[in-house]
Amino acid sequence: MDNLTDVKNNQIAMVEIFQSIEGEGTKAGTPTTFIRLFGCNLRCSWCDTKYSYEPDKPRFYASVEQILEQATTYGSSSVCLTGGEPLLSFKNAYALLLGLGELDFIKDIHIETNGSIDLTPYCKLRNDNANLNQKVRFVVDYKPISSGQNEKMNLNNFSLLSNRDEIKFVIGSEEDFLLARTVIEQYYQSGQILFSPLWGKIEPARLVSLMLDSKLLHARLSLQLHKMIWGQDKEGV
Ligand SMILES: Nc1nc2[nH]cc(C(=O)O)c2c(=O)[nH]1
Ligand code: SF4
Ligand SMILES: [Mg+2]
Repeated sequence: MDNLTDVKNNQIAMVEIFQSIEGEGTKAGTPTTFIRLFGCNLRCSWCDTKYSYEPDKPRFYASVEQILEQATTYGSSSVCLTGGEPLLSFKNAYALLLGLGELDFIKDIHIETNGSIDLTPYCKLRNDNANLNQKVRFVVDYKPISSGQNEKMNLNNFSLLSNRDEIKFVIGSEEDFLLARTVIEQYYQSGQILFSPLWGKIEPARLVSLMLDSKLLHARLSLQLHKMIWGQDKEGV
């Protein structure tokens, strides 16, 4: 049984739906509706959304129709599916993506996934569905050594990504950066590479030096704008 869905009512376990500007990645600064699903299969040491999985509880349950209604009220053409890990339940993600794909005003659906989930069925869905083909972009995290979850990374995903997708290396230390560089050399094929400094763990200036010294000139720095604007711990922004 899919424990993130209330089977009787087909309700999805949720944390929050809010509108803000995208804080990270290639679309940073763009007004975006955030849909944060409850549940995560990883436990990163420095996780900033611990309220999005057990032992916390879902804040509410919502049907796909209710989520689409809220996204329509906000009206942003950009939607971020996040968590927790938004692709834990294929059934839920499938229903939600199909619904979002059908809303004409939505042009960009980016999925913040934690790097451990096999993206094969989701890439197939994107290939097979005309709406989703236009709209869906994966933003795949690579969790480094400092997360304690590095061995859970699914390296096969690198072969599935396209130029529209993003691969975000979260960096907390020089050791994390050196591993990221090796992984890029060995597995990278397509997609915008992002380096994101962990708040309070590594100075952005140090990360920029590492990037430039390594001649990773196709990679981009991604700062978490929402933390700069609203602080480290504020939810719903
Ligand atoms: N503004 C803003 N941008 C974000 N980009 C990714 C986020 C996330 O929590 O996945 C996030 C978030 O929580 N807020
Ligand atoms: S994958 Fe994301 S939500 Fe899950 S524990 Fe790691 S940082 Fe937190
Ligand atoms: Mg966040």
